[in-house]
Amino acid sequence: MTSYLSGFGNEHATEAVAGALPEGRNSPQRVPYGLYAEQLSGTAFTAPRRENRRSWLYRLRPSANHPAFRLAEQGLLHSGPFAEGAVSPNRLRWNPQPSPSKPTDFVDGLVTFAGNGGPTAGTGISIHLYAANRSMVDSVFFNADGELLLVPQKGALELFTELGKLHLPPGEIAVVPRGVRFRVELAEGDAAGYVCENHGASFRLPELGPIGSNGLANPRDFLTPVAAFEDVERPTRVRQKFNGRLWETTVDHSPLDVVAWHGNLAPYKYDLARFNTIGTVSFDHPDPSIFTVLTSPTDTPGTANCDFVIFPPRWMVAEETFRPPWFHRNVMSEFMGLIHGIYDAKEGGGFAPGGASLHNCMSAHGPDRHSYDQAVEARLAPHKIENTLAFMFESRSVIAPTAFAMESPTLQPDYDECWVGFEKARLPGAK
Ligand SMILES: O=C(O)Cc1cc(O)ccc1O
Ligand SMILES: [Fe+2]
Repeated sequence: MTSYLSGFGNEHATEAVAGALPEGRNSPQRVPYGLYAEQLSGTAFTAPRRENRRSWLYRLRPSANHPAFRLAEQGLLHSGPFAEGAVSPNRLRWNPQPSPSKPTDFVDGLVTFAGNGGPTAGTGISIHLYAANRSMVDSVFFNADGELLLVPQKGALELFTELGKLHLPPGEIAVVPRGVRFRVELAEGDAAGYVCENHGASFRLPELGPIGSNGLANPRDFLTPVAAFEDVERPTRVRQKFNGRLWETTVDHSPLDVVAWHGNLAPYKYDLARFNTIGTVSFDHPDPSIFTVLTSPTDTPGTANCDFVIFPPRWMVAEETFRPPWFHRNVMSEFMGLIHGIYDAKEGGGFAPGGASLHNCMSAHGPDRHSYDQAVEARLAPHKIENTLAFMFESRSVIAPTAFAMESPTLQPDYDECWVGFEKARLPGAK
């Protein structure tokens, strides 16, 4: 059984062994049981209080006790700069990635698909897909390049992090802060999903403006694990992603040895089914920002480094309205994935669970012809869109696909076709 603490960004205090957490100070001369105190800083020491994220960890051994890291086999994982020649302005869509044929754990199975900015600049996102068929064994990973937003699509994951355990089935998401070591075990066979690696300001809940003090993702539904540790003295592989490259070393024990911790920098998970979806009760299709779960802001108000947006089941009641997503061209760049079901702008097929699409800055897109035809013909009774869950990573900067993604046999050569064949509008008196 996994236990959680509730509330987004809260100050938590938790101990796996009674008496392990020092009282009244962070770093006493002698920590209970001889544990080692260590501060994990997710923001600059001097970041404003409302931004500041740090936790104090009390562990069996200091994490500084490790040999040097050496470059590891990189696989298909990397991050910006993403300037791999000309970036295609075309609408792009991919079929789901094939399952791995060799034994592949979560880290081996990460493939970078697209991104912008990079870890050196501390802005932007890297978008990875993962497909794994075995648990990590005597092996942990951490990402020095940004926090990781995990969006499982197939197969539940068990995340054993330094700060505790998270059970993560498809339909839920998790965020693992920069630097936190974790192991990914497969809870129910093969696993696949999406990862947004956030190099910029950490994800937070969006402002609610006139919506008021409740709605969208409610803070109390974000769950952080209670402290859990393992006391294992076996050689353990530690891999990290640092400045775009994978590095590794081996330590003689499990680094998941944090017995107690307190603070506001910790992994968390959220069940997307808890999202309080808000939409029109009169007319017109609102901007999808109404579905923002988490946002990573930039210095420009309202213009995100990354918005994580979902398209969950919901009632459609708009009158005299074209109900699906409209045709549009957006200054923001849009990467989409599908967890299950059918997305209401792509009812003509081709956007499959586990697949992906990319509509970059100013690329014209919207409902495919089939969705369009259905929507203009529909009798507009209240209708529930059910059994579906799509999402979007939306970013202020161009999202460049990697060479791997552009050369992948899963790239659909005929995506443009879904917008072909629209009948020309008929003006009065025109031929
Ligand atoms: O392109 C998409 O499918 C995502 C999207 C959905 C929507 O409801 C409105 C705008 C938008 O970009
Ligand atoms: Fe769009």
